[in-house]
Amino acid sequence: MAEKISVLIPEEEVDRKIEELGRKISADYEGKSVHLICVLKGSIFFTCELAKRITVPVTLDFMSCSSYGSGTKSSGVVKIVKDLDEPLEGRHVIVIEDIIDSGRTLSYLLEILEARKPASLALCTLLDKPDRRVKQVKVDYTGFEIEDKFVVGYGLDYAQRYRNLPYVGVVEL
Ligand SMILES: O=P(O)(O)OC[C@H]1O[C@H](OP(=O)(O)OP(=O)(O)O)[C@H](O)[C@@H]1O
Ligand code: HPA
Ligand SMILES: [Mg+2]
Repeated sequence: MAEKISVLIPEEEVDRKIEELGRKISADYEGKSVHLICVLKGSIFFTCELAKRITVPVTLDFMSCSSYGSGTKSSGVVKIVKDLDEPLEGRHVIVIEDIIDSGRTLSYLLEILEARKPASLALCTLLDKPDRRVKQVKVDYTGFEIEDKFVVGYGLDYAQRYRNLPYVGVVEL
């Protein structure tokens, strides 16, 4: 069944914000290299677009975590489905997320990654939904703060659909 999707953040606004984040990160890491961790599947589109806007040397790795299954509520249990290919020791790592909602995924992930002794560890998210936080996480770069609505598009899914929408939309459930 197709849900009704309304536009929350139009494509041009998302593009502009990603450009701005890319400029900020490039300035903050001047003279260094950054190692971007894309948290699959949701952050795939954001990671690709952001990486293109960063002007310092970039390397990429991928990790897959899952807690939402096919619904709109977190199961509360975060699973690592695929781990990173490379060690983090001595690297300037930036974890890239599409959204921080309850904060469970990120707080779990950051603890695991911190133990791998990166030179630095930062967090960049396209969307932040602070009203739903149950685990506090310190976010270094945020695209947009949004209200408590289930969003899709730009990598975000509802039952695995709508990830490819070029804008951020709200599902009318
Ligand atoms: O702050 P939280 O409440 O933990 O929610 C945020 C996480 O949930 C989503 O991933 P999901 O587990 O649905 O996997 P997906 O990226 O493959 O869709 C999203 O991409 C974030 O990683
Ligand atoms: O609002 C959301 N939409 C899609 N996936 C999500 N995972 C956490 N929050 C969301
Ligand atoms: Mg999801």
